Amino acid sequence: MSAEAEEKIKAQEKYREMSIAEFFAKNKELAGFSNTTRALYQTIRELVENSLDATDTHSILPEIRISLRELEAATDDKPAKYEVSVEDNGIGVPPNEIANAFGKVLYSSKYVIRQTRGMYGLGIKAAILYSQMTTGQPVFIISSMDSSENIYYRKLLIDIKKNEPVIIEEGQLIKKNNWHGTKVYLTLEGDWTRAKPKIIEYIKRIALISPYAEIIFETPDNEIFYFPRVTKKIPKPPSEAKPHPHGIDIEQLKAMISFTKTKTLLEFMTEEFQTIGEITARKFLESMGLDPNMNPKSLIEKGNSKLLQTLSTGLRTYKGFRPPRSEYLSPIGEELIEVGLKRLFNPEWVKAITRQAKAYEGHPFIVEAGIAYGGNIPPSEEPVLLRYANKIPLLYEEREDVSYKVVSSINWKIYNIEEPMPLVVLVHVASTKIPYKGVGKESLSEVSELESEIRNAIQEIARSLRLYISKRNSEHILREKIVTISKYIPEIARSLSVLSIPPEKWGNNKNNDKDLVERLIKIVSRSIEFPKIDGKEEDPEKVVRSVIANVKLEQ
Ligand SMILES: Nc1ncnc2c1ncn2[C@@H]1O[C@H](COP(=O)(O)OP(=O)(O)OP(=O)(O)O)[C@@H](O)[C@H]1O
Repeated sequence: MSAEAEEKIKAQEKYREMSIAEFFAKNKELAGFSNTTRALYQTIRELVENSLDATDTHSILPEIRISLRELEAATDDKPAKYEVSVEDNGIGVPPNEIANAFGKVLYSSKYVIRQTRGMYGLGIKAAILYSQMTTGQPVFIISSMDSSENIYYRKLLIDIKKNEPVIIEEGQLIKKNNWHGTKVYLTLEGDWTRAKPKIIEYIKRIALISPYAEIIFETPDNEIFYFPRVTKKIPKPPSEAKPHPHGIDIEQLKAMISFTKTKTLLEFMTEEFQTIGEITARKFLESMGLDPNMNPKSLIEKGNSKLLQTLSTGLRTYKGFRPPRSEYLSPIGEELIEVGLKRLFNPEWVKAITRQAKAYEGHPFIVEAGIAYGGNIPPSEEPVLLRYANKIPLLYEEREDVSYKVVSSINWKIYNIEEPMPLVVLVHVASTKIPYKGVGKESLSEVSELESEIRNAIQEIARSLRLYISKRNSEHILREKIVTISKYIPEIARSLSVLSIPPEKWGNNKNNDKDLVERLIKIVSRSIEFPKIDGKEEDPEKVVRSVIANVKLEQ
């Protein structure tokens, strides 16, 4: 293109750079802040998830206090204004990191290979940007670490053009007790009336999946929702992992090489990746035609791009590496899922399973599922689906989620479940990399490995449910038979008694009646065998006696 043509295009189009803060300020719906209802929900979500990451991920039993106050009521042309505050008893934020953690988009302590709710370094900043754009108010953060003698506070805004925090006020106070944690205050426009059902549902679902947390939510209507801790059992926290070779692209490889302190390719392979021992590393490098003694840094020097490409492709495709390790993951566990489902639905039957770890593109993941049936579950045409990813409840975009695809494709009739069905299906995916469809973190992509694990998990539990329902149905039929037969026992006993004693003793045969009733109860009970349900079996004699007692009452 000639210089003249280039000048002409420049004159037609105005070019400039945009900071990431400005990008998310302009495209707030991408992070889940599309309107006043969603914004209120999303703000609470971001704050609560940060609080949980700061507690259970570090083996602290969470105590979370959420408060939402209306500051200004809505008018015809302006939405209402609210103050949101969330306090936790977590690890706190180091004082020199508070400003960037809360004032710089894409700044995070979670850019490591570890299973955490947060992963983008965006959430709280998106909420602060929304608050700033709708009310102009700064965010107020108070935080203290366990080891600290002080409590630190910062009031800040985000410089949208520079993507930098602007401190309005800062200071520290001497800690008089041993409090540690973080409290954040935000002011924003919102619509509580519309957001209320989703926010309450979200907190309920958080409480379901974290029964070891104590959660208090104070609403603008002065209601208090209190979710006490129901167990002190907390899942083993996730730990940080090295990358698996199958998940590494060429740019990541270059970055790893430039940071490594290792001196040979062999060392680089065994030190910087998970699951690679010396024998595997040697075999792999040999099959790639790469010298194990080569300095890895030389691969990013000019003229070696072919070798770098060979290594990168090999890492992603070599079949001889062991699968990613799952001990870094922190699933919820069958027991806690069952506790949570029981607490929320008081179901007739419940079961959960935690599957073995699997991997996609070098990322380990574990699928857990739970099914609750009957009890307080309102029957409906399709199961109620509760989706979770790294212990976050997902409430929006249900139909776009891989779990919905699986659940809606299951023919529940083959599991003896008729419509309308009182059925809740819970799916939890734990991974060091959740394949979200967007930064709003509301739905999971259709990764085939994930899809088949979800299907297997649900089907496995559904088979147990089928067994339960068929036993329960046959028990119902048996019970009806028992009622039909047992209610005639007193009548039959009376008739038999008349036949078995001489006419002159008629009228004085009460003891004989009783004896015959007892003998008939024994005979009938002996012929009944209840199916065992969940390892428990009913006593037939008790059932027969209760039928007779009811018949007497009716007479
Ligand atoms: N309550 C808190 N306690 C301790 N640290 C916190 C708290 N809230 C935020 N942080 C710190 O601030 C960082 C930035 O939080 P932010 O919500 O922006 O992103 P994230 O949680 O890392 O990722 P995501 O955007 O996926 O939520 C976190 O990584 C964490 O280090």
